[in-house]
Order: sequence, then structure tokens, then C-alpha cells
Amino acid sequence: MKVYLDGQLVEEADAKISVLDHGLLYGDGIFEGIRIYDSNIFRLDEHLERFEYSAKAILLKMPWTREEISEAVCATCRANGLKDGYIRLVATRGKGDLGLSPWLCPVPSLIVIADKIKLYPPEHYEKGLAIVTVPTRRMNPAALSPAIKSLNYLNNILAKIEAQQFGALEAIMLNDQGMVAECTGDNVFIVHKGKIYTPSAQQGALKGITRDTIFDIAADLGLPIAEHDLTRYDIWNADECFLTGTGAEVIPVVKLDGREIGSGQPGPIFKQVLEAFRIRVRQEGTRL
Ligand SMILES: Cc1ncc(COP(=O)(O)O)c(CNc2cccc(C(=O)O)c2)c1O
Repeated sequence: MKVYLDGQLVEEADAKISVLDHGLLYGDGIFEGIRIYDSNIFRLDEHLERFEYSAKAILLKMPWTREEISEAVCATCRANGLKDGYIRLVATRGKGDLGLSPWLCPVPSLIVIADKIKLYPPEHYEKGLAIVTVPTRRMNPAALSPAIKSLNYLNNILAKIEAQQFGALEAIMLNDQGMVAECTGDNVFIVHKGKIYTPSAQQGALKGITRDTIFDIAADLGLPIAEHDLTRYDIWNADECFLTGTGAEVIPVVKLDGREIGSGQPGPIFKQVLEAFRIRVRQEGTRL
């Protein structure tokens, strides 16, 4: 597999960064997870915009233009003959002396990995997931904003560990106020009495690209949709629940904390949304 590393496409075995890279030493860096469908890089521009927002939020001055990063992503997909798969775009603060200060790192690093994606098994989309609420809370935005897609994913990983200990593939994370924020790697939606709801990003969630796509799909389908604070009670008593993310796409949830949601089966609005999503991902974006 060819990896893009600081301007060069190298074999994965030769794609090495310094042990003094602050992305490794301190998680000082940002990333994006992007999908390519049939040679269409879905919403690449939107991902690159969020990448730039994450960089600004951590004062990481990227010396590359959006076009240069876009071309690096496309070149890496082409070099691997990747028409369908997953792209991981990473910028680290770069190599520097030991010590927290970003000013120790004069040159940031840019990495692009383009590979096949391991998908959720199809039965999870047919039957739906049974998930749990975990004790680990989503980070307080005043500590480290969940809106920054940073290399600091331990908050998510600790929640993922708890989910797996409870026998679940995903977990609801609450924020400091006990409101639903999101899952470890997905945004959360419910359907109640024909209307779709999802927490606002202010509740401590990443502004998901897939989440944004659902708003556009709902508008196209004439489905009412709104941001709304959600509690676990709202999810337990919802008619439908589904998660959205670049990895999971749109995946139904039929049980939370042992409470069956709606009929206990993936609902009709989820099915409508997923069908529209699967069409849209091949239309919108940057063609290789
Ligand atoms: C914490 C968090 N919240 C929401 C999302 C969904 O955002 P997007 O709709 O922009 O992807 C994410 C992103 N989650 C994500 C991205 C890429 C891959 C995988 C995976 O499960 O392998 C997960 C995420 O990490």
C-alpha cells in the first residue's frame, strides 16, 4: 500500500515518522476520516474545511493549501487504485524537542492513508444495534472541544472499552449535564412522531459530515428535522434511533440500555434515509 508522507508517496513499510513527532508524543495533531465510493470522494471539500477548522482551533499553521491537500488525497487513492474505501488524512504538529510547546516543532507533517474499509456486517443494518450508555462522559468543550477532530481519541476509546465490556458495539456518551452528546464514533438521531431530532453540536459532539448530509436528505424527502437536546429517556421512548458516521454511514439502533426502541426493528424513516444516503454518496464530492 502506498502512503502519502510529507509530499512523497512511499510504501507503507517505509512510511515512518520520528519518535519525536508531537502527534505521537502528545496527540498534538488532527485528522479526518473520509470515504470514497465508486471513485467519488464523498464531500471531500466539507472534510477539508473541517480539517482547516480543527487546525485553526489548535493553532496548527498548515503550510499546504486546500488544493494541495485535496491533490494529496486524490493522488494517494490513485496510487493505490482505490475506488471504494476509506481515507485517513492526518496532520501532526511535527518533529520537535521533548516538551509540550508547539513552538518546538517548526514543520508539521501531512499523512494520507487510503485503504479498503472494514464495514459493519450487513446484518447490523438489517437487524439494528443494541447499544448502551457508558459512564465515561464526552469531554467538556471548555477542556478540549469535541468539535476538534484531534488525535486525542482516548475519551472515545475509554467509552468504546466500556461498550465492549457491556457486550455492545457502540455507546451513547453523555455530556457533563447528563444530556446525550453522541456515540464514540458517530452522531445520534431519533425519530419521534414523524420528526427527526439530533443533539446540537453544543451538547458536545463532533459536527459530523454525515450528520449534515442527513439534514439535506431530510429536506429533500420533506421530513421534518431539528436539533434538540436529548436525554436517554428520549431515546428509550423514540419510535426510531439511528447513528451516522463516515465509518458506519447510517446504522439503526433498536435497543438502548435494555429498552427496546419503537418496534424493536429498524424503522421506515431510517430505511428512507439510508436509501437516499446510498445514492447521494455517489453523486456529491470530488471525482478521482
Ligand atoms: C466522535 C465522532 N462523532 C461523530 C463522528 C461522525 O462524523 P462524520 O460523519 O464526519 O464521520 C465521528 C467520525 N467517526 C468516524 C469517522 C471515520 C471512521 C470511523 C470508524 O468507525 O471507523 C468513525 C466521530 O469520531
